[in-house]
Amino acid sequence: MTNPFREDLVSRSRPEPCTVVIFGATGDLTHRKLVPAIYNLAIDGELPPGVKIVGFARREKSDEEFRQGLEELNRKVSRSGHDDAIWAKFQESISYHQSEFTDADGYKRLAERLDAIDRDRGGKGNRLFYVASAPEFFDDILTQLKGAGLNKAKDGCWARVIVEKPFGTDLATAQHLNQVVNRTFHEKDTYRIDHYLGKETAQNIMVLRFANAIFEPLWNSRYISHVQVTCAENLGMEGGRGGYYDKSGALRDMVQNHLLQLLSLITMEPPTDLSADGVRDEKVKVIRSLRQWDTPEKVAKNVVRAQYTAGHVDGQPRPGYREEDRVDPESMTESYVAVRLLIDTWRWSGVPFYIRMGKQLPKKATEISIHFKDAPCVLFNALPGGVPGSNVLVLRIQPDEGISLRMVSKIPGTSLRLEPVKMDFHYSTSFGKGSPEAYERLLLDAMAGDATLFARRDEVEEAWKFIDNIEHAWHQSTTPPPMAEYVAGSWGPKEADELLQQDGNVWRRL
Ligand SMILES: NC(=O)C1=CN([C@@H]2O[C@H](COP(=O)(O)OP(=O)(O)OC[C@H]3O[C@@H](n4cnc5c(N)ncnc54)[C@H](OP(=O)(O)O)[C@@H]3O)[C@@H](O)[C@H]2O)C=CC1
Ligand SMILES: O=C1O[C@H](COP(=O)(O)O)[C@@H](O)[C@H](O)[C@H]1O
Repeated sequence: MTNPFREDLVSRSRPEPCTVVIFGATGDLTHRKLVPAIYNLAIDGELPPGVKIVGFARREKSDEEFRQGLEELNRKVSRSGHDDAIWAKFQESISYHQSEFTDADGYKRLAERLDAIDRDRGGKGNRLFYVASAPEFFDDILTQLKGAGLNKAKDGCWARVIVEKPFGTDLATAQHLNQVVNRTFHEKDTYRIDHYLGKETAQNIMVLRFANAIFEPLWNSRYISHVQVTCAENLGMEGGRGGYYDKSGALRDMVQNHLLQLLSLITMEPPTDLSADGVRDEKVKVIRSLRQWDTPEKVAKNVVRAQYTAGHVDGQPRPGYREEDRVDPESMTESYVAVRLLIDTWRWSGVPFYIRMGKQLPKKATEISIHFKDAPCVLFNALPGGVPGSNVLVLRIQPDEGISLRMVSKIPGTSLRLEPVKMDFHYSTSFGKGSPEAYERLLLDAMAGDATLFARRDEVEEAWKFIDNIEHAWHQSTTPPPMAEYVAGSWGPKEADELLQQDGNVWRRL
């Protein structure tokens, strides 16, 4: 007998033809990520036939000028290179729509333009609206879409919206935005993007945990000593990012979304099925179970914030954070954060989780390491040096995506000496090809109506509750925990090392 649920999964995962309307289409995200992602899907034969792209932005541009700008960037960043012949065909699907985000007439004209595109398709058309603007415009864009009747699907087709990050700047703004989104689009048609969920290794976390019998029995406080999530970046405020970043900081920019999402995949209970809500129901439970750091004392004990001072990264001199373009010279925004978290569930009781994220660190790398407890080493304790370390399972999210397991082995020879060794799996060598960009997978999922890799309303709000407590202690308490410093090009402040020392742990060297 066929399983109706499986059939649903199979049919749901088929992306459908649509028109993608990008709000903020002359911006960096569209040029560096979104259009190259769609181009690469086309090259790989993954894009459904008849997909059209309409770029919506303020400045005057002809279709031709818009396409030229996109082509220029695609040449530089496309994962599989740029092919003139393929681009020539691909660009025919791209057009430009000039309008202010707040201009109702611009949306009326957009509706007419989309109807015309649909007429060429035989009268019907799905629409995927991608809100890739600065967050202060999210509200206007969604409201104007509704005003023009574009939020409603017609004739058995669908109208979906992808909303970029940051999804709010705190719980109150996220709740407001959720209200606006849900006033205009149905929750099932809303896709809150978190591009980390589209990364290959992030998707593999569930497979690793639930498709391999050997890991799940060990995946709990009985066997795991602690878990580290590191996201290191070797860039600072290049590309004029200082203005945005100085209002955000590492905690809100990366931890609230990407890193808590990774943590929830690592720690959630097995979902009962692979449906979007099945998975998201389990992820949100973890975020809801985070112990709250809700006083300045708890924040001081469990969170470290820091700013970089001038130094060198990759041999190049870098300014201090407060000297960066568009950053307040007296800024109290953190470019580095390390958080110690506890998850109050049966499975994770007493296991510390550490998340660290920093700009201007020595290299770009994101990884999750699961540190297992020591084996009872009565047999080898008497050896010089004892047993060198415990088992560590490392999930490399980027670069060089893969998984490694650190084990202890006997050094070949006549005497008994032990040394750690590594079993290492690399995606590129095992599967013979690189991973698609996160945006490729996520755009395809939205075209297929699969929201599993997008954040749900309650997940976003629960994450903000945890973050708001820390932000409150930093910026509104009378006894704010201090701002530490680290030299650009170093691995962060000494206070972050002390955070782990309180549990007898050390950061893994990347
Ligand atoms: N860039 C990235 O790598 C990432 C970006 N994001 C998010 O994506 C979003 C967009 O970022 P990014 O592309 O870098 O931003 P940019 O500043 O590069 O682009 C902003 C876009 O918005 C348009 N715009 C601004 N004001 C108006 C207006 N009043 N009416 C119509 N159009 C307007 C601009 O059009 P015009 O040029 O015509 O003025 C431009 O197309 C942000 O929310 C950001 O946080 C998320 C992850 C990564
Ligand atoms: O969302 C963001 O992500 C980038 C890092 O993304 P990655 O895919 O290159 O790891 C980060 O630099 C940026 O500050 C943040 O807004």
